[in-house]
Amino acid sequence: MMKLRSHPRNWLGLMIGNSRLHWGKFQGETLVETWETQHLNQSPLEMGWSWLNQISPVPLFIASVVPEQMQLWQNYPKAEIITLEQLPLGGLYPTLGIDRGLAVLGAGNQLGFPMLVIDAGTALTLTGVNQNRQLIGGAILPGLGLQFSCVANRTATLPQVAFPESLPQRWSLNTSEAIASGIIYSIIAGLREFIAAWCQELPHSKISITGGDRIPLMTYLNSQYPEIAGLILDTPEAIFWGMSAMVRDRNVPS
Ligand SMILES: Nc1ncnc2c1ncn2[C@@H]1O[C@H](COP(=O)(O)OP(=O)(O)O)[C@@H](O)[C@H]1O
Ligand SMILES: CC(C)(COP(=O)(O)O)[C@@H](O)C(=O)NCCC(=O)O
Ligand SMILES: [K+]
Repeated sequence: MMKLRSHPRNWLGLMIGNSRLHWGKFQGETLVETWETQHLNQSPLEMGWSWLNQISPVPLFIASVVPEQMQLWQNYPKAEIITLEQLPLGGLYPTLGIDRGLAVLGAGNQLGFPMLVIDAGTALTLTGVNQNRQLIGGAILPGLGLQFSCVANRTATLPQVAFPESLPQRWSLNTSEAIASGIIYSIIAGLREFIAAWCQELPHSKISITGGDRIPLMTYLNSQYPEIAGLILDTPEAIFWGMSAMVRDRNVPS
């Protein structure tokens, strides 16, 4: 096997997350466009998506943290799977989510290592890598959306609450705001604590955020802890930057 050091001319990246599918359209190394679609309930070929290959036979590179969704792409032509084994970071453990690995690789490549990535997706994750590209570790908790739906789904009377547009009052006198307060103040205080601990060990680290809930989360952090929020770089495309690096350096039979 040899390592290619170039991108296909046109290609698609697909990150299968727990809430939805994340797509990136590339021309060589340039990310041209990103968009989201829902999970599939049958294989793309059963859905009549063979046109995707006939009209535009572009290579598709897939990374997934949802095995059932990955399964549906098994027989899709021109699809290649991006796995953790190929990820050029040290100290990985075998069950690390590939989305976390790609995000920290991508953000680190783009902005520099050490890197701590916060992914505000279905789950809220922190993933930290040092200057030698070694995984130091991270943490996983239920994401913002998941925490809101969990309290509504697992209690008799608590309602489903939409994310407030701004930081709610901490001390609330109604149920909806009390739920929002409890979840939001706990998450941002937790993040502040994790970030402080990380920066104590790696004071020169970059910190970046990605994921579907990053904008409301940054709004809350900005209101309560502006000095912490000011350290965090917005990197919605971090996973695609990581994919791009892996696609460039992919192995091909020599
Ligand atoms: N159209 C949407 N569908 C699903 N989640 C969405 C949508 N728009 C925003 N979100 C938010 O994005 C969060 C999921 O983040 P995302 O990064 O898409 O997750 P994953 O990578 O796990 O699929 C949800 O908690 C939700 O609040
Ligand atoms: C933690 C995750 C569920 C996050 O997935 P997401 O919310 O982005 O869909 C995913 O990265 C995963 O399945 N990880 C495996 C466990 C680990 O990273 O240690
Ligand atoms: K994610």
